[in-house]
Amino acid sequence: MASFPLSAKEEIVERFLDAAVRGDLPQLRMLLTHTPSLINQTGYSGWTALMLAARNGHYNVVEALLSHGCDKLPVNSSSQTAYDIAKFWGHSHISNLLAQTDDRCSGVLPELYFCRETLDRQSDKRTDKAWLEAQQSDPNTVYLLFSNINPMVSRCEEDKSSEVLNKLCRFRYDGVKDLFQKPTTKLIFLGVEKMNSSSSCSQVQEGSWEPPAWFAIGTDEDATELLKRCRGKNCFFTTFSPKIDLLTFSEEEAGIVAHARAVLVWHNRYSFCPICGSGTSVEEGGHKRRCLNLKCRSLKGVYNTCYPQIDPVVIMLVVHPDRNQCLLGRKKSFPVGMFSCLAGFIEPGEAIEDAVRREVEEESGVKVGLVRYICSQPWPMPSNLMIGCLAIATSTNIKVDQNEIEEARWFTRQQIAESLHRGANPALMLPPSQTIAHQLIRYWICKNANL
Ligand SMILES: NC(=O)C1=CN([C@@H]2O[C@H](COP(=O)(O)OP(=O)(O)OC[C@H]3O[C@@H](n4cnc5c(N)ncnc54)[C@H](O)[C@@H]3O)[C@@H](O)[C@H]2O)C=CC1
Ligand SMILES: [Mg+2]
Ligand SMILES: [Mg+2]
Ligand SMILES: [Mg+2]
Ligand SMILES: [Zn+2]
Repeated sequence: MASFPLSAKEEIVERFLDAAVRGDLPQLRMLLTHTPSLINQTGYSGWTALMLAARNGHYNVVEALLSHGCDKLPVNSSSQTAYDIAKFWGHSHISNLLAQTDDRCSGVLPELYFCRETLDRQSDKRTDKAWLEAQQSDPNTVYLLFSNINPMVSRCEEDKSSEVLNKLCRFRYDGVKDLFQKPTTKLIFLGVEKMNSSSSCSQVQEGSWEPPAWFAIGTDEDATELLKRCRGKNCFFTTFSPKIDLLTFSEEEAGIVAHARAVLVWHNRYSFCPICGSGTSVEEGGHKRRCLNLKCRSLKGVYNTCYPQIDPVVIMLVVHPDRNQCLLGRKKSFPVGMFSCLAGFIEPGEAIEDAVRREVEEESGVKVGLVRYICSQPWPMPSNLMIGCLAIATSTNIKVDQNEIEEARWFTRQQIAESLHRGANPALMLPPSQTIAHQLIRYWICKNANL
């Protein structure tokens, strides 16, 4: 059989992979120093250096590759990650290392977007009227301005490479106090800053330091008028269309937006008492509405109509009975090529597991057996709580409900891993990393095929 001479590039990849097979750390390091792009290169059957080192039990090589930022997600032609390979060949010290260095592979998900509790909510203070009033006029108090439910933000100009594009505009009392006079203005107490290393030590020791309180102001004032308050800063209101705008805050600010927006949406929807239709007054730092009709039933006992409402939604990655494929669907409104986890609102009187089984069968015709809860995420579009699960299918035929989704398909671990690894791929685009759907998919792909 004729053999073709290798190109210079192929030759260097061969030498690099060979060093990983032999556990030749000095050679591997030398090649990486000269050609850093070698790190994730693949050779025969899609094996990376990490897989080869994991296969041959070379702990120090695996360690070195990881410290150089090697990607652990690629799979070989048998759909195995380096973790799967190490586990299969009994190199438990290596599979443990691969699991340790990535929380997503150890069964613990990273903190999800919208989940950071940046402020201490101090819910007990909501009923302390005097304290709340004192905080309102305090010069250190921070105010965030919302035009209805859309926060005023400025564009981050400093770091163009960063994914953080929007920053919440912060105001002091003097900049917003005129808005308090309007009866339609909603003032929401969001909490106080958590004490951290940046809090002034001497003041904390003296007991004179009070962590600043944060409020959200929801107003129906004309947005153009409101923007004049920014005095030339590049501020604007996000319109949330397309919704992706909401996904461009820092982790710290995303959690605050999730809280404020859900409460403001509730105020917009529940201006009148849902029991008797009378007007309501706002109480408890914007977290309660009380009916003004003294005879109203909502004033007796606990009425949840008086408190902010959230909608629980199940979102699930359905795994094929062979454990090597997963079911994803696309709505008509998705960008071309994008598929995501199936999801649906929980119905009254329904357990999470039953909602998962019902929604999957309704939307795709696939039947589900075992359901396991994985993680949750507040999703302020406008006030959902996403409850993320893995679900094991007991049937595989797909019959899509065209009213809800356009298409549903089984995807192999390899297809998913490639999409995660290579990023935007016209054949399969996954939802962005800020979504729980993305994290559920990533969680599954990182796990061994034997769930
Ligand atoms: N963060 C993420 O990764 C994802 C979030 N989602 C969110 O999950 C939500 C629910 O997913 P869908 O597939 O749309 O749900 P779904 O499959 O239950 O279908 C929605 C339809 O059900 C009806 N419906 C039933 N109960 C409802 C309720 N309590 N509120 C509103 N409509 C109700 C409406 O006709 C609505 O059009 C969406 O609003 C979406 O924002 C969905 C997928 C991914
Ligand atoms: Mg549905
Ligand atoms: Mg649905
Ligand atoms: Mg539904
Ligand atoms: Zn009432």
